[in-house]
Amino acid sequence: MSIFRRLNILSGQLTPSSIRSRGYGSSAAMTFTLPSGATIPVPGFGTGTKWYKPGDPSIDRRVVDAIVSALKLGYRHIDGAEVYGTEGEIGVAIKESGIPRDQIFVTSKILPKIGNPRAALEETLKLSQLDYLDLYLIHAPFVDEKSHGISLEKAWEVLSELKSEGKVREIGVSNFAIADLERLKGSKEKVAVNQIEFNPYLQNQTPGIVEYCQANGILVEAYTPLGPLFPAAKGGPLDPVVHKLATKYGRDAGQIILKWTIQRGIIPITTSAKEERQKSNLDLNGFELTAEEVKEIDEAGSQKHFRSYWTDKYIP
Ligand SMILES: NC(=O)c1ccc[n+]([C@@H]2O[C@H](COP(=O)([O-])OP(=O)(O)OC[C@H]3O[C@@H](n4cnc5c(N)ncnc54)[C@H](O)[C@@H]3O)[C@@H](O)[C@H]2O)c1
Ligand SMILES: OCCc1c[nH]c2ccccc12
Repeated sequence: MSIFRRLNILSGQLTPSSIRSRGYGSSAAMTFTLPSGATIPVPGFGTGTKWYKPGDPSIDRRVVDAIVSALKLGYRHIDGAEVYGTEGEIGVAIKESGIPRDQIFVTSKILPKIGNPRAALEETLKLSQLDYLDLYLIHAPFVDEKSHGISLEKAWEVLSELKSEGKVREIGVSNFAIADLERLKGSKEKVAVNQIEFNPYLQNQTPGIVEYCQANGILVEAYTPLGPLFPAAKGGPLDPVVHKLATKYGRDAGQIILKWTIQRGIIPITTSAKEERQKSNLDLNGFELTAEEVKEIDEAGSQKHFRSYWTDKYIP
């Protein structure tokens, strides 16, 4: 039984679905479906990491070019954040791509301006020349009255209002552990997405988080899904497994790891300025790992720990 079907049976909700359910218009992008019925194109294209420039609204032409290139290749899901300082570039790139707004899924994340979520969203929309976001995430759970002038629960309540007003279509969180998600469990509006660092060498950003999310209808997005390919992580127990599967399927190592992520029911978000990498990271149709191969990656990956964000001392 394919892992996709296994996931459907387990969660009954988080299903990769066929392309074009919302008319994303790209032959490359597939979509996952949220419990609400909304679809999210897969994979996502990130604008953090290399291009991070917090508080700087100037337009970095290299970032615009990278996003335009990604959109032209077929990406339909762009990941931004208040703190990345790339909202302006996302707006310019969407306009320059000529692709209609409703065919692109745009995510932003709130923090540090979470003290006034409404004002933070207005600024993000203005900077990115958009009148709504598809997904708005609380970037991290470290939100409290003392640091931000608002509690996590109150901030979630305001995000829920913004959703009911149609300014954001879906709301979710990022870097949340089970205990953080439990704090929002009684809320009227459910958490749609938890974006976490996830790769074969980091299958538990925090203990049990993926299993908890999938059992509770929360879609997991993976940032830094290609961590095992970073020079600092190379030479580990995953390398021979990925090499074997890359040879078997005639794909590259990145494609094998991204496909594994998707078959685990998780949306990978990658970043690259290089057209060749953008292309290969998007070209994930036309092959499927067997359930045994998915398990082989699970097991080889479990033998090593590699984490890029948040020091272990500061794990949420
Ligand atoms: N929510 C959060 O706290 C958080 C944290 C980090 C990143 N993010 C988001 O996720 C996005 C993706 O994260 P990331 O950039 O760390 O992910 P990633 O796994 O794509 O890593 C990017 C690095 O991998 C390299 N790379 C890309 N494709 C490759 C390939 N095919 N083979 C080998 N190397 C390749 C890139 O050149 C870059 O150096 C970010 O841009 C950002 O939008 C969110
Ligand atoms: O998303 C990238 C990680 C990151 C950089 N700066 C931040 C501030 C708040 C939450 C997450 C981040």
